[in-house]
Amino acid sequence: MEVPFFPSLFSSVKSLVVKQALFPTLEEWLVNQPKIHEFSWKKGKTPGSSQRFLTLTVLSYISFTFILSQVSRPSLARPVLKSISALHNIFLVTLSFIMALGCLVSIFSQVPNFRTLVCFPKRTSPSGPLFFWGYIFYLSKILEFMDTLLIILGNSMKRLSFLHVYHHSMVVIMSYVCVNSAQSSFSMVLVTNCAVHVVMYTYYFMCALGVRPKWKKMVTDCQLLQFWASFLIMAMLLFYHFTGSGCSGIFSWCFNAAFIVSLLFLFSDFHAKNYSPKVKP
Ligand SMILES: CC(C)(COP(=O)(O)OP(=O)(O)OC[C@H]1O[C@@H](n2cnc3c(N)ncnc32)[C@H](O)[C@@H]1OP(=O)(O)O)[C@@H](O)C(=O)NCCC(=O)NCCSC(=O)CC(=O)O
Repeated sequence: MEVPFFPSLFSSVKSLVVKQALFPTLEEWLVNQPKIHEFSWKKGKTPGSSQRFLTLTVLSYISFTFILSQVSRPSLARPVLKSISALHNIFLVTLSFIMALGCLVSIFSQVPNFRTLVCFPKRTSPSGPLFFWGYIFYLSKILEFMDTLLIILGNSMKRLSFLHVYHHSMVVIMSYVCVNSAQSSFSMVLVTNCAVHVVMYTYYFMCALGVRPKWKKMVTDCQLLQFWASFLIMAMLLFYHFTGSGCSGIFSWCFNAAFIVSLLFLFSDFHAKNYSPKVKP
């Protein structure tokens, strides 16, 4: 059985994209490089892939955040802090763009049809270009801890919210689980999240340069939209899982779904508090 509309849309877009003059060059750089093409996630061997590393990383993040928020901190001169912020943000804009592009090109190059995009066959092993970009995505979530340090060093303790710390700690665990369990449809989530992060880190970059973009609400709207899109993906995944021979990483998807529900709740609350007509922007 097939879901309506999306499989034919995927085939049409794929045949259009692969015909573009730039596609072979992008494929050469972002898919066929030996390090990318021959990537294989080996739990405990690939750097950062052990459970001990994950546990220590997340616990260190939470402990340092708690300790640094309690003690008196050295105050960085505002121009220094803003310069570090600007560099960090522009780096993440670029990295998010490359990850989104790399994963998209890998999808069009390697994934034969829409069903496989949504539902990896059972016993898929986390290797090849899609999982290479998944691995880089996981490592980038550790780099995003720097956001918290910037908030602390900027003494904007009001912005060190539960949402912020919860999101940053959980998202590392979720992306680890995605790669480790060869979770179906993670590549779609990766592309949407990286696209949203290009917008979000551009927003923060402009803030660091002293320009307050008028489109802050649009950033939050994009974030909410990606969570709703995840439910659509999840519905299709469940459809394929129960009408076919099962999808890889279905149990980790349940874990992921609970995380997305919690984010949807927290971001809706953030939206209501920041943009309701009674609140001054
Ligand atoms: C519009 C948002 C992206 C950000 O809302 P905020 O309320 O944090 O935004 P703000 O206007 O107060 O932020 C501007 C201030 O942030 C400083 N700033 C600059 N770079 C930063 C960085 N990389 N991380 C955190 N803060 C940073 C600026 O210099 C400026 O400081 P100054 O004020 O001193 O000039 C929103 O939608 C949102 O996500 N809110 C939740 C809070 C959060 O932590 N979000 C990020 C991770 S969640 C995420 O990433 C979800 C996802 O996966 O999509």
